[in-house]
Amino acid sequence: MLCALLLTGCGKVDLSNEKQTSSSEVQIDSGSEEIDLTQEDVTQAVSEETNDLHENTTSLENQTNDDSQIKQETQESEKETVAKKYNLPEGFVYVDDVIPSAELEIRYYTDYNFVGEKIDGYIAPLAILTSEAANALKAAANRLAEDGYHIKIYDAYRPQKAVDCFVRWAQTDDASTKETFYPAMEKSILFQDGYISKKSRHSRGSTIDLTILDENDNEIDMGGYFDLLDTISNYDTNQITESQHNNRQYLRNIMDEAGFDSIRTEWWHFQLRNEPYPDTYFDFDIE
Ligand SMILES: C[C@@H](N)C(=O)N[C@H](C)C(=O)O
Ligand SMILES: [Zn+2]
Repeated sequence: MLCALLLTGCGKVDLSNEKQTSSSEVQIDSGSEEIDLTQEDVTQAVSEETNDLHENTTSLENQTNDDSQIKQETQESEKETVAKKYNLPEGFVYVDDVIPSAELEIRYYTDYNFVGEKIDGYIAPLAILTSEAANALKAAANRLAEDGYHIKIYDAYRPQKAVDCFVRWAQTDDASTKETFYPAMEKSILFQDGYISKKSRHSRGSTIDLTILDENDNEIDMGGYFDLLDTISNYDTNQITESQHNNRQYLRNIMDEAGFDSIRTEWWHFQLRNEPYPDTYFDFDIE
């Protein structure tokens, strides 16, 4: 990030100075030679200056292209280089090590989630799963790739301390995220109706929240977004179009074939049927 800012910032400052110097040179040169110049001289001088300016503009355009390329490369290398501690319990893996095409948008690492704050235990924006779940997910990702799609992961293994954080949040009066994430529900109902669990399958390491992206990284239209805790996110809702229903069903079928069950309430949530740790709620940090 720091690298991108420096490069972009330095490039822009240098370039605008260069352009200003060129324009002021035209005025000074013309002014200082005024008495001796013929019309031809002036025409030639203006023409040369115009060429210089054209060259500078071209150089600016090239530089701008270089800048955006550097920015893009920096973003890509940032994506690849989120530092991983590789201190996972045996049997756990980083999902992007198994599925390099997977995009990660780990919402509980950010404050863009229903709590409105970064959640306990999310030290890095990474997705961790048991190797069984990651391998099953890889099969699903391979199947999606046949149709030109790849996956975007919002959450995977979730430490118990993160779930405890959700529970504490539900006991407060804070409603700052209500409009976005649970517009039609009271907090207490979210647990009662199965939208959030006090003991989550995510903490057992074989459950994932995800959606599908096309080749341009656009999300497939599922008729609602991740963690919209509302009946519209239920499979049996009548508040979405047929095509949105079909998209949810398409993802569900592929995940089902790969060994994952879905839940009625949330189209983005999938849990491995034969999970290796059905009775263990892990609490190690995501880092
Ligand atoms: C909160 C939501 N993303 C989720 O994962 N809900 C399920 C039911 C859970 O808490 O396990
Ligand atoms: Zn989930």
